[in-house]
Amino acid sequence: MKRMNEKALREALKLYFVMGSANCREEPAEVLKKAIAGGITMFQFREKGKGALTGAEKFALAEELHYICKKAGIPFIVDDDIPLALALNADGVHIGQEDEPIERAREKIGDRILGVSVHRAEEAKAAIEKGADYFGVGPIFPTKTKEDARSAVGTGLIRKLRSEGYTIPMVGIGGIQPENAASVMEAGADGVAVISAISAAENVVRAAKTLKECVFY
Ligand SMILES: Nc1nc(C(F)(F)F)ncc1COP(=O)(O)OP(=O)(O)O
Ligand SMILES: [Mg+2]
Repeated sequence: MKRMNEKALREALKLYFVMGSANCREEPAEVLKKAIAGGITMFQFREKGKGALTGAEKFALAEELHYICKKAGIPFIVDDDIPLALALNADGVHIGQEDEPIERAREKIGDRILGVSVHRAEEAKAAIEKGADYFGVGPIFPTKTKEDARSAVGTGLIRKLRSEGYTIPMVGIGGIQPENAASVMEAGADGVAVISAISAAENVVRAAKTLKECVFY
């Protein structure tokens, strides 16, 4: 698999939907189809938190959501679980600072997309040297979705990384809603990553569409 070129990755990161079964009010497959209809540009399967599926059930859901993304031509990323990503031949993985070391992850996934969480500027240089393709920077705003989230960093960290000359594709994550999404883009992000703003919405299609308007301006 060829590494996705940077321009295509920046485009794909515009509206990055992150979801697991615990984040949904209805069947995850239905939520994903609606989010795609609303214009998401990339998807991350993040099966975590209370009641998260494991084993064969987790694999079956991942397979179902991967198929939906493939049919729609949307990149499918797996959070944390590299063996699952390889078993599905996913388009990439996302890892945090406490997950598998970045260089190990890069060795295992070859040219697939490798996203890395960045909470502090000090983490940025090493992440790039070890093979990151994009940064998930956050949490930008306070979030209830990620139970062990660190304190919110605001849009200042994205601005700081850009001012220090980092040009790597970056997406902000954490508490992003239509009201604050534009500020994340103005700080220099290539896109926004959201969980509950889409997955927990009354009208998933409309929620995705509204956020999409905030990131294309
Ligand atoms: N899953 C994520 N996705 C992104 C994205 F790039 F999509 F913005 N950024 C950050 C995270 C957080 O990743 P991590 O630190 O491993 O915590 P968790 O495994 O609980 O998600
Ligand atoms: Mg993780």
